[in-house]
Amino acid sequence: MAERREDTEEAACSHATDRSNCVNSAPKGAHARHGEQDTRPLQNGLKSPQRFTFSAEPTMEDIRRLQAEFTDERDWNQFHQPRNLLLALVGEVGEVSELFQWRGEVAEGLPGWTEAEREQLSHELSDVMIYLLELAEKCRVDLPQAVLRKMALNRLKYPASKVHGSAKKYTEYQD
Ligand SMILES: Nc1ccn([C@H]2C[C@H](O)[C@@H](COP(=O)(O)OP(=O)(O)OP(=O)(O)O)O2)c(=O)n1
Repeated sequence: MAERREDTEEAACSHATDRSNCVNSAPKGAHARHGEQDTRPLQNGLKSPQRFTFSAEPTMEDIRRLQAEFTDERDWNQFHQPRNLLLALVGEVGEVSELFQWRGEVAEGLPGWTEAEREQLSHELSDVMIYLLELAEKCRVDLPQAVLRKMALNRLKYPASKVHGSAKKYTEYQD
């Protein structure tokens, strides 16, 4: 049975009003080791083989700064205007797609994928992230805060009580 979001630490975090308290607020050992799956039972007895957390660092701002240093060192800012970054981003999304194409449905955790394939995927997803953050920077979008505002809008648009278990678009719900 699929695990309900409300049962996860992440879900508890996403409902908190002071979100700054959520970052790194879990007690030591409460999360899976970063980058690894945690198959320990949850407190309510449910097992959640999907539990997975990211490392806390680097932050989005760290990545923005590292990429800015990378481009400055090469005098590449002249090429990194918003439109070019968007095209580069889309190209890298295409490279992610290539890794999935013709495989049929792929289960969470990518069972059956080789280490080399997983590493390739991590490279392509990183390229997407790098270009996305640089695009946001060049468009003067403060992405970490923008994401929080957008997620708040998403929660309003899709109240859990109304849409639980349904993937319909918000325009398909009757009030
Ligand atoms: N003008 C450029 C070229 C590269 N990069 C950085 C950002 C990306 O993280 C990565 C992209 O490099 P490539 O264009 O060589 O693309 P790939 O690494 O995906 O190589 P390939 O296309 O051979 O898979 O390097 C950059 O910032 N600006």
